[in-house]
Amino acid sequence: MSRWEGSRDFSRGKRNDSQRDGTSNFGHATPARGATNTSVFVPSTDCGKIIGKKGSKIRELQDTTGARIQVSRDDEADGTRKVLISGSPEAVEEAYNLIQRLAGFGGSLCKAQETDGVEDGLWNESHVGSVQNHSNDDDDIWNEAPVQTTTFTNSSRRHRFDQGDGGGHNNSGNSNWRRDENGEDQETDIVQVRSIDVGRIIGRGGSKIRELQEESNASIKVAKEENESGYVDVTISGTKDQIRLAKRLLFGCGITFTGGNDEDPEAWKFAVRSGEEVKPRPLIDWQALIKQQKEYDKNCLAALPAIVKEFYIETDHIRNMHPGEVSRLRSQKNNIIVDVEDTSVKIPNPVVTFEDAFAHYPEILREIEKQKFTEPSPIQAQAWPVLLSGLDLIGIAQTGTGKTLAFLLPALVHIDGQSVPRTSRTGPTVLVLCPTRELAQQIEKEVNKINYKGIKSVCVYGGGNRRDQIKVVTKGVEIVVATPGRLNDLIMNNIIDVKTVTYLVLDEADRMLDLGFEPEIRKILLDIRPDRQTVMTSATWPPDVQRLADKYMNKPVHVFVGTLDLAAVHSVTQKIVFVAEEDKKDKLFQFLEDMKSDDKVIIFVGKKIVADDISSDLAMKGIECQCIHGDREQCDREQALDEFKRSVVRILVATDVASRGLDVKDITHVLNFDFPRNIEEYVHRVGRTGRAGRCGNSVTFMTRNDWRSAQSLIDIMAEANQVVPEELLEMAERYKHHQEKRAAEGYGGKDRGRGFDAGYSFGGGRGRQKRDLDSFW
Ligand SMILES: Nc1ncnc2c1ncn2[C@@H]1O[C@H](COP(=O)(O)OP(=O)(O)OP(=O)(O)O)[C@@H](O)[C@H]1O
Repeated sequence: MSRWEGSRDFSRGKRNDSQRDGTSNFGHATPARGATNTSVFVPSTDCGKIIGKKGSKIRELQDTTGARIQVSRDDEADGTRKVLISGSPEAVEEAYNLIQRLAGFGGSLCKAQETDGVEDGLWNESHVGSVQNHSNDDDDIWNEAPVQTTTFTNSSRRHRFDQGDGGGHNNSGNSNWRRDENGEDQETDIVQVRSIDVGRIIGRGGSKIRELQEESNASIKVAKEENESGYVDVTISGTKDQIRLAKRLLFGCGITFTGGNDEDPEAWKFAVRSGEEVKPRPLIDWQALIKQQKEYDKNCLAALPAIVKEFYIETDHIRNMHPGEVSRLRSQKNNIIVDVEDTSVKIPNPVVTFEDAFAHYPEILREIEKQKFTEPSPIQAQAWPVLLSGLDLIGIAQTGTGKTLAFLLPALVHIDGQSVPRTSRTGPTVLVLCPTRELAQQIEKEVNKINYKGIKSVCVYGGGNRRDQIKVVTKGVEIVVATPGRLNDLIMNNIIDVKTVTYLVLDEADRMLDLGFEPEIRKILLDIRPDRQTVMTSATWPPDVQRLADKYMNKPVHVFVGTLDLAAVHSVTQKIVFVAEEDKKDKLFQFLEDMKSDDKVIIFVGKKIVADDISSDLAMKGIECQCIHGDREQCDREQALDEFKRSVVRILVATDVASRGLDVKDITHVLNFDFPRNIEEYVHRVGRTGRAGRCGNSVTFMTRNDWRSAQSLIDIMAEANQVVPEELLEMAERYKHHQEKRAAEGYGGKDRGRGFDAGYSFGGGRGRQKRDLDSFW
């Protein structure tokens, strides 16, 4: 028996179960003519990736694509589950691609079938209507999120009614009747409704039609096709009274219809049921409302001062560079790859010197000089001309390669160059969103290092003193560096007005999504004017961030430095140590004993409790260390980091709250005591050393439970020209065989033992990881 996750039975008790089982449960497709159904099979253990927490993912997929997506509740014999995607061919294709891009599926999806039209479906089980902001927390209806408003096309095809009605009466006639088990005459009446009203009859997830059926006790079915006049047949079956009641109820919902068996159609319209007059509700013209909203947004935007974005004055020698020279320069600069989807966007040439970018901003040049940098880093060389030209930018470059200044210096120029005087602005001009408190603080420090025209900033993060932050904000700042949670809090309390933001940075966006902050980010982005300049930076570029970028950026220029694949910084020597779980601590102590006096190490662990445990073990041994994780008080975390930075202690034990962005220059070693939960985090952890052109070392403990990660680790090590240990190769090989064996035994899904998949996983992998979340609030 095949059941669909979240699908509901909207029919009344009279339905024929045997007909529904296994076949007609597919009936939830978008009922537009030319609609397509595609079934794909995914490992049942991976269904969570598609569904997401409480259906959040599937809702989002549906919202994004307009397709309807259903996941079967039942496993196929090979351990897979069927996922039915229905909708317009474009929507289905997009949904299919997105599902495929979801971590772990990497092309392994099996596309089973594509059929035109609606498969075995009942409209009264489909989702029509354009209900937005679906916020149902009911676990059971996660895949009943609405799809786009259904549009009907003219069709001369006969109407089909796919669901049998137990009694086997003929639906096609207007006056068929039979007798039910109580001896009452059963009739069938067919009325015609306007196709635009179909969604309102059915309701979200069939809720309305179910309600109508329950109240009237009649069976109500909506045809799939409209007739040539744009009307759709609605078949109502039951006793005379039930049918009349059903019609009254329909009318009460504001649905007007024609046809039917009533001798006097007006008779029922104003009939009173239980002494209560049933009045039609006013119709909501959604199209008009949407148009109105668009108009309103346009007017709002027109009322705002225009954003000045172009500040770049290209020097002659950069402008006149021969294309060959540009290519050579890009490949010299650690292989800069530039790309833009819209070919009308002209990508400026990379700069060679700081003067090339900032000759017209001498104060900035002076600040750079103070920091004693000799030349722009590769990401800076390409990002500065792009950003100073007012273009959106996606900057992906390895850890520790100067991404902060890449977005920051153009931001300073942007702030100063706006037409509205700084003193007259009611909110910040630049917003930098980042995932962790530590990263936010660090970016703010970078901002404060550069003294440019008195531009002020504030760091807004949970755990910090809210009142102090508010005080600074209300005094007026040009730059807000924030974590999403606290920022939302301040926006909602009207303390920060982000409507004035014209330059937005999403730093380490993948980590923010990873930690589930997409809703906050989306909410914040809604408040920021859409014609802003947007920058996204990270060292890794997983599909989820790509999706966010597609939605919220305007023709962004992609600047990748190094490789498009996930890659660790090349200045770090990566070493793998194979160890049994129970021997890890001994190995760690041995490592620490061998440390030289000027070595500095950050030890990454998977859990807060392990961080505490190791710290106290070290303290017992008289080894000084500091510890940072989400359960520690903010002041303790700040003190820990500060002591580590100042080398008061040379050992920092940390969870992944410290894996991103932390810039402590003299870290010589990263020790991965626990293998990270996803491979991006490995790259970021390793990148805490070997920064800004220095060399570093990483040591990673691997246990047999980490075998899933072996292949992705091999790829990263090979890319960075590291010696890949034989044992790691064997481990990867063993895992591959294990998977093949499982597949042959009929366990189609991936093994979900401990460890994580190399891909971007949402189910058993990082999506459900026990997150060290409090650092984000
Ligand atoms: N042009 C430059 N030359 C030398 N050092 C630089 C240059 N630009 C920035 N730096 C320094 O490099 C270090 C790392 O920079 P930053 O923190 O911006 O790296 P990142 O690319 O953001 O790394 P991560 O991905 O880990 O966050 C900082 O200490 C910064 O001061």
